[in-house]
Amino acid sequence: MAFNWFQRQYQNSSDTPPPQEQQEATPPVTQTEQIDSTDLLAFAKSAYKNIQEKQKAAQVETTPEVANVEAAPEEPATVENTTTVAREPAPDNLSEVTATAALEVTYSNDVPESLDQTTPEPTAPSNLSFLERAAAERQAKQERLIAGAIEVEQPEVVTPATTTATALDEEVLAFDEGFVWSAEVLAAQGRRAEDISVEEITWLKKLRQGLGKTRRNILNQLKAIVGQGPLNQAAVSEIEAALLQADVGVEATDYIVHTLQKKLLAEVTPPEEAIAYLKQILRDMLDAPLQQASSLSFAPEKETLNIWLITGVNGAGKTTTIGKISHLAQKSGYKCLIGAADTFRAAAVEQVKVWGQRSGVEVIANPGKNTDPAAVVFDAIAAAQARETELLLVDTAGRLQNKKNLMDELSKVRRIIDKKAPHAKIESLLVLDATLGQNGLRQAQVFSQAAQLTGVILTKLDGTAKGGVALAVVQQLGLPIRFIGAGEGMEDLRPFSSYEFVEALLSG
Ligand SMILES: Nc1nc2c(ncn2[C@@H]2O[C@H](COP(=O)(O)OP(=O)(O)OP(=O)(O)O)[C@@H](O)[C@H]2O)c(=O)[nH]1
Repeated sequence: MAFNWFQRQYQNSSDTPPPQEQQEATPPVTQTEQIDSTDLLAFAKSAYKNIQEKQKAAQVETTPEVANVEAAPEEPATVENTTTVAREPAPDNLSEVTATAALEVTYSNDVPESLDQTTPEPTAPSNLSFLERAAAERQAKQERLIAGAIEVEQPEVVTPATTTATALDEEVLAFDEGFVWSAEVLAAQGRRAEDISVEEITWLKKLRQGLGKTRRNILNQLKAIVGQGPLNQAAVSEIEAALLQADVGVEATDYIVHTLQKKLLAEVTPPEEAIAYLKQILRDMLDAPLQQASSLSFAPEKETLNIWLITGVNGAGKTTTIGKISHLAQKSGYKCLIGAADTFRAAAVEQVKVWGQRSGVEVIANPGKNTDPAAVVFDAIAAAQARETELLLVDTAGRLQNKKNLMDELSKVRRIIDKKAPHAKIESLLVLDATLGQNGLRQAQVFSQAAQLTGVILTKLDGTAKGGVALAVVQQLGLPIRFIGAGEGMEDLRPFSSYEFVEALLSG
């Protein structure tokens, strides 16, 4: 019995996913849904017992999904387009597309192009206040970033991703504080104890642990300030400092503080209530880009071709993310395919093939060197259409000879998709490395112009103190976060939930 992450429910067979209309967004959270601590413990115990029973049952009949996670198929699943894909002639106007695809992206040439994270941070004069210093340093960082927004000089990594897929049946799930916290988060979303999966608990514990550094920084300071009476200027400055340190960004910080002030200036609010109010502000911010959407959840549409174009600078985690999403999709019963269109680096193609093998998803690649990525995408779409694929994940280059080439290439790939699959549901997702904090945002803006971004995937949230960047991403780009990654393993990426993220960020 697999747990379907897109629908947040168990399904008996990965081949028979429930119909689309059963998909539901996470129910809105209200204070009345919070359960008291005695009930909570009983709820957690009941969930724990159910999970143990399910694990025992799973040991008796091993599910094929688990087998997939643990053992790569002996036969490589990779499909080279030269042998199995019925090639259609490339569109006549391909060269015309190339010619018209040039984007008006301006770059400065007189600053270093490297985004080397080890470069010392610029420092502002010490006679400035903390906030002025933070703003000045941020400005300097942004300027550096604008210059080197895309090209990242890094040695080519030729080794395939080493991953540690979670072996669910080997896991010994402890009934600890993390379990109870995770159960509480799920209970508050209206979940029933018998429907809670070991995967959800494992993920929530991981997310909370991953955001630990950010949480400790923000929360300790906030707890000391809010609830101590109406906010005065000194308290406001301290809140601002805590948020800026977590890379929430100036714009988002201003918004949060302004909104918080409206309530806390006027009345004396107990600390718990003040934190709950802050959580609500953050959730609303994170969900703001989805205001017009019919559902907060994000899933491929069944029985339709969904094409997700995955972009981002090299090293952000694109390939790893494609592997993880393909695994999620496969487990959730979607017919999935990967197009290896990062043809600039041979190692990238090999790497994505390894992930395809691990998740049991076929990869369409071109065996030639430096082949046209648009041609790979063309072939991948043809294959997807022939096989009635539901989710085609397209890997793209994160580095080319120069930034303009990269943007041109992305535009061209996008045009091929629009032309060859006009009825497909297209998502253009940018993979952003959370450890870069604010630095990632300028990259996002540049990619946004070329790839018509519709969402962001935030990776490497584990262990960074810059988890607040999620708020900056949404506030400054107006794009929803669709997935978050908190580790290198196959199971370490999940659909984004603003409720769970904020709880992990602010629950002490
Ligand atoms: N800790 C952690 N590491 C991650 C996460 N996602 C990816 N990584 C690691 O980041 C490194 C780069 O990931 P890749 O998937 O190769 O990145 P890419 O964007 O495809 O880069 P190129 O292949 O160079 O274009 C790898 O070592 C991954 O294991 C994450 O959520 N947490």
